[in-house]
Amino acid sequence: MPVKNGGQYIERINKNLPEIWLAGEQVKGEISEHKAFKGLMTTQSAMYDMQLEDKLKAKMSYASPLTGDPVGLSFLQPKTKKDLAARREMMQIWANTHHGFLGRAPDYMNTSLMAFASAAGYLEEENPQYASNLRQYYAYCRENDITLSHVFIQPKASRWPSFMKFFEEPSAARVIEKNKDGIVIRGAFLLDTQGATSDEILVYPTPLPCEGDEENPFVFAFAVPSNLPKVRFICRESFVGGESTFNYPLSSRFEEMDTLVIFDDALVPWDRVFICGNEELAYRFFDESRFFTHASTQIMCKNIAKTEFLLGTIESMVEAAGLERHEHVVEKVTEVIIALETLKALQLAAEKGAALDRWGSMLPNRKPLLAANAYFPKIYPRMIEIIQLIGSSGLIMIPDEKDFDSEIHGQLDRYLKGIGLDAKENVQLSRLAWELSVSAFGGRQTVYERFFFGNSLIVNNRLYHGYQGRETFKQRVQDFLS
Ligand SMILES: Cc1cc2nc3c(=O)[nH]c(=O)nc-3n(C[C@H](O)[C@H](O)[C@H](O)COP(=O)(O)OP(=O)(O)OC[C@H]3O[C@@H](n4cnc5c(N)ncnc54)[C@H](O)[C@@H]3O)c2cc1C
Repeated sequence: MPVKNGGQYIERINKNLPEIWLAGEQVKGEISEHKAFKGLMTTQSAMYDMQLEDKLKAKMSYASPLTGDPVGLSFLQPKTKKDLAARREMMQIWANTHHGFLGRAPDYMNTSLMAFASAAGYLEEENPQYASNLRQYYAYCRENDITLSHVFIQPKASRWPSFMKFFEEPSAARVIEKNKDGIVIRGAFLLDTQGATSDEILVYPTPLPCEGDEENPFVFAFAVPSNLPKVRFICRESFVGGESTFNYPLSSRFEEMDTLVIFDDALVPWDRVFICGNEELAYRFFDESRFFTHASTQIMCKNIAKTEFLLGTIESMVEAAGLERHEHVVEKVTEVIIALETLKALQLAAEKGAALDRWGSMLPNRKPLLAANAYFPKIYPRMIEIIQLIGSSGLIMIPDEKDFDSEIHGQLDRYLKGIGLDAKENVQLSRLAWELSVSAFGGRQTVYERFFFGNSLIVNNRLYHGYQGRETFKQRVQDFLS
């Protein structure tokens, strides 16, 4: 199947039937009808439909190199600057549909897999079969429009080898057996966003723990269907407030469930193994593939859409409360405007400075993207703080939609008006601001943005060490001083 539509996405996920646990019960029946997943799946279904819309399909797809059929454009390996621009345009269309609230929209994983597969050549150093597995897997996902999630983060206590010595049974996933059919994995991964609503899981090499052995059992990269026997997903509490888009404008549409994934001696077939045991190859996985650069082009589209949405929300709040005449409020709004323009400029600078890499990919300039990766986790919480500072008690006084249909609605209509908004419209806006800045959904979004590409040490180190050219500036100053 080339590009799929929304109905096909839902049908496939419903048939997939992975083992999912939520609030002490196993999820049975059609997952698309379950209240924890329904809103997200409806949103993603609409996104997949866009791939086949007459006026959009030329922007959303390209001809498969295998069959000539249309396949999703976010799978395209960019070879020219035109390709990069086409990818950006496509990803911005999807990002504008979910306003940046889907951290794991399908184009994120499509882009990641494209980056890994484009650089598969380096895996040939160890075993040409691994390189071929990865290339074939990429082609399989592209040709079948597979919806992917990913994992790599290990449970916290298992990260330090010194602690692990005390555990009878380490919790971090590891290879416990290799046999003629494949590798057997036992252990857990801490976080898989959209694991329950995807066809397959791509497992990246985990950062820790390292043993220094010739064959490290904690080192691997592979992909499996989500319904692989002996794989279980345990959901966190659902943050869907309810189905009403008035009461819960965001969580009713964009709540991406996170899951703990447990491999309980699950067999990964050899043709799905990309790395096994070799620490050195695993270390190079992200660098060789330029994963952070390629993935950042998708993330920039998401972050720009999200910042535009926050700016629109803040602007509406300022108007509804008549705050535009206060200079400190204007100053706060300009912080958001500066964030937006900074992100847009960094995105274009990266694209303009693109050059071919050794794999034949047109690689955006990584400096502006690495800078954006370090900048957004800082500015996003500040923008949410600005919503709190401007919204104040309005974020708390948020009656239910049902109150407006009840006999007391007259008093609400009278006392909860905004400037230029009737009471119902004003409460609707407040509920949006509350979901963004006070609710569990909003809290998760903030933590997500803080840790999207790793903790701040990791993100800043990536920028510092990836920032070539510092020497030139140092020399310039030394020349000046001498
Ligand atoms: C909402 C959400 C969704 C996610 N979805 C996914 C997903 O789909 N797939 C996936 O694989 N991962 C996912 N993640 C995990 C994400 O990749 C990690 O949160 C991120 O890489 C940071 O790792 P961590 O959470 O283990 O935090 P840590 O790296 O452990 O950081 C926690 C704190 O400890 C400090 N710290 C840690 N190590 C050191 C050190 N050596 N020295 C000093 N300080 C240190 C950090 O600075 C930070 O303050 C998700 C996370 C969130 C919050």
